Amino acid sequence: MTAPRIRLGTRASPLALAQAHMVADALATAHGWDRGEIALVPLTTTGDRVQDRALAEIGGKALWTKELDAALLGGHIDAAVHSMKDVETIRPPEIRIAAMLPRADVRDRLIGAASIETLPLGARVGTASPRRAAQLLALRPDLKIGLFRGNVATRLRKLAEGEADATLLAAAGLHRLGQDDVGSPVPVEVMLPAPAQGAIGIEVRAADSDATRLLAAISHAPTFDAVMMERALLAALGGTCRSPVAALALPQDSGFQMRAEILLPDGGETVRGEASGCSAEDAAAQAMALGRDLLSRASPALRALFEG
Ligand SMILES: NCc1[nH]cc(CCC(=O)O)c1CC(=O)O
Repeated sequence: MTAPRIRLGTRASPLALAQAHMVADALATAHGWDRGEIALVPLTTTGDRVQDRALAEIGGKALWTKELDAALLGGHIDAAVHSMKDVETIRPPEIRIAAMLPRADVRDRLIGAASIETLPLGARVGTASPRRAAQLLALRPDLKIGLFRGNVATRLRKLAEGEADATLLAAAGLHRLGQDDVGSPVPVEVMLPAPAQGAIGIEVRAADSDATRLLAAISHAPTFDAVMMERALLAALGGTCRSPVAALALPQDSGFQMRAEILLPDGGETVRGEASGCSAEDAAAQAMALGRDLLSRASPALRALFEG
């Protein structure tokens, strides 16, 4: 048994494993390795174990990264694969985001009705996402939001069992699980996605130049830049996982156009903004400006969600 070329840490959910396999395939192709030379190391995270409460209530996104961070820093794995949407904006200084795969469909898909408009009056929609709940209620104040947790298969099962009339899931996750035919995509003009939705990222130890180099070979620069801009906006807003925020950077001319919105959880207020001519070089400054612009137009109650 020879040592693997690289050990990739991943969560153990079916979606996380599918994503880790995509990263392993990309590495094998880029470096001419045999796929068997890459070790996948599945780890169970706190977020995977806690199923009965809204994640927002029990302490945020570190739930998904803590165990992988520890394995990375402890030298048990060389790289960690994440849905970038689940990676908190402030990371330990010893860890760096080394690569992102080309972004998938960024949209949400509605399952249980053809569109948000055609949901029956008072329909029950299951979601654990404060963003999706707020956006739904802004469009359809009559809807009833119920807490819906668990992995993609669990949520589809709960829906089939009638726990809700409809739910929303990321198109990217459904696609990676071979479920492209489930539900209908919601246009980004109707529902702006979460920052970093649809992007798979790989983190390494900042001091590990070998892993950094190996991962750089599979990184998709436009995805990397767009997602870093969306993360900069989230950081500039100072939001937590309780604050409903949507953001999307789209390639435009030689740079990016960034759209963002913040909402009251009950959908009673939405503030939208947009910045064009954004570039990776001054993403931080542009994100700050857009964040300030949104907050300056928000009510005191909405602004208060971002001062914690
Ligand atoms: N919060 C869970 C999560 N994290 C990433 C994805 C989907 C994949 C992606 O957005 O890249 C999902 C499921 C969902 O929102 O439907």
